[in-house]
Amino acid sequence: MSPRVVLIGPMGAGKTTVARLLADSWGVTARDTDDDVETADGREVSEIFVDSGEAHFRALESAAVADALATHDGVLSLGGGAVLDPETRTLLEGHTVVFLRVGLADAVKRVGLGIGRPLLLGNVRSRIKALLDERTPIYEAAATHVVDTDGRTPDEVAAEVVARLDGADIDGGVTP
Ligand SMILES: Nc1ncnc2c1ncn2[C@@H]1O[C@H](COP(=O)(O)OP(=O)(O)O)[C@@H](O)[C@H]1O
Ligand SMILES: O=C(O)C1=C[C@@H](OP(=O)(O)O)[C@@H](O)[C@H](O)C1
Ligand SMILES: [Mg+2]
Repeated sequence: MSPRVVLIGPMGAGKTTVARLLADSWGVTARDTDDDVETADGREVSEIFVDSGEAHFRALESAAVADALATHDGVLSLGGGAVLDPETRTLLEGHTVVFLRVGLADAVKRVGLGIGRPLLLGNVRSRIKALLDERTPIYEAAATHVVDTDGRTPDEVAAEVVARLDGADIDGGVTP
């Protein structure tokens, strides 16, 4: 069993939102690893970070990703930092992985004050900039496809993902 597509990318790229739209359009279910971590732990992501630390959250997240990759055949959205774990990156090999790309300005607009996203505490704009700078090469390396989201609605993003993936099936190949 393998997810039909795995969405990666920074906070505010729209992974969770677009996963639900894709799942609706394909008639499958959406799963999000942040939700899985919260269900498994019984606390919200922000509480886990504050009370138990980021390392503890990352351990729970890595386990949630491994489980979802092995057991979910719908659409899977990861948290923005899931790809930091080298074992997770290895597990992603062979899957269809879409990097939802977002620039600084749109990401800042979308996350607002960053409530519920503990890594954005402080200056949201400078935190997002640092995370984009650090992580963009990791997202690019882990992705089979890259879809831009700046200036597009979630529906437009989902439509492009569908077109790219279904087009790849028709053509019999994958276009990066
Ligand atoms: N393409 C988009 N354009 C405008 N707003 C968006 C877009 N995608 C998502 N959003 C909004 O941005 C916020 C973050 O989206 P979310 O799906 O939680 O992103 P992620 O899971 O990548 O952090 C939500 O309020 C969502 O409604
Ligand atoms: O980028 C990150 O390190 C994080 C992204 C968040 O998920 P989203 O990318 O869905 O906001 C969530 O997992 C946590 O706050 C940490
Ligand atoms: Mg999300």
